[in-house]
Amino acid sequence: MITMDDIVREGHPALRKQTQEVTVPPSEEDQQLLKDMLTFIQNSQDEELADKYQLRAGVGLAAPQLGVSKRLCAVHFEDFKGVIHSYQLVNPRIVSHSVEKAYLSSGEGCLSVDRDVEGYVPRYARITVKASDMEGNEYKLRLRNFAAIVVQHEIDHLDGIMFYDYIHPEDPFSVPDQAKAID
Ligand SMILES: O=CN(O)CCNC(=O)c1cccc(Cl)c1Cl
Ligand code: NI
Repeated sequence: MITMDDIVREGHPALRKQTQEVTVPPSEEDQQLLKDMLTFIQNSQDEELADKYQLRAGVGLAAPQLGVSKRLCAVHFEDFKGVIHSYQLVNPRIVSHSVEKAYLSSGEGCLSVDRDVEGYVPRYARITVKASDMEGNEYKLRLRNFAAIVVQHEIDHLDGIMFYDYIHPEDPFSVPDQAKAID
């Protein structure tokens, strides 16, 4: 099982590398990696398992965070309406997005960043993602609100981008006009 020991931290080159697409349908190895990544996220949200294995809670994980430069990421969380959002994304790409921006008023965090970096992270409010599933079928995902923010955080990892790259250096809590706060 994946634990915090498997997660690379700032300074590791994999976090700043552009990932390569994987062949579709994904190999057994890539499918297993995605399954393990989703399991880690779920475990990190389980109080008992998180405590037992000292896991830091997360709602997503990208392969570069395991030192693996492959275009794979997983997201899992339950929203305030009780809807479970669970995605295992193979070769995801944002194919369109809103002009409108959005940000989490609580900022963002990253398992590969062992420090609190405060400030607003302006992202697209709505995105359309093209990805393949485990069987190699291509599909489109239209996301908004928290799901859109998290998937952008993960896809950024696949392009070597960290969340704090977007925080305004002089005024971390400044936001582009018309950006809306989420949560
Ligand atoms: O890349 C994934 N991680 O680093 C997992 C830890 N971070 C989070 O769960 C997290 C927390 C707040 C906002 C966002 Cl957007 C995310 Cl993603
Ligand atoms: Ni992260």
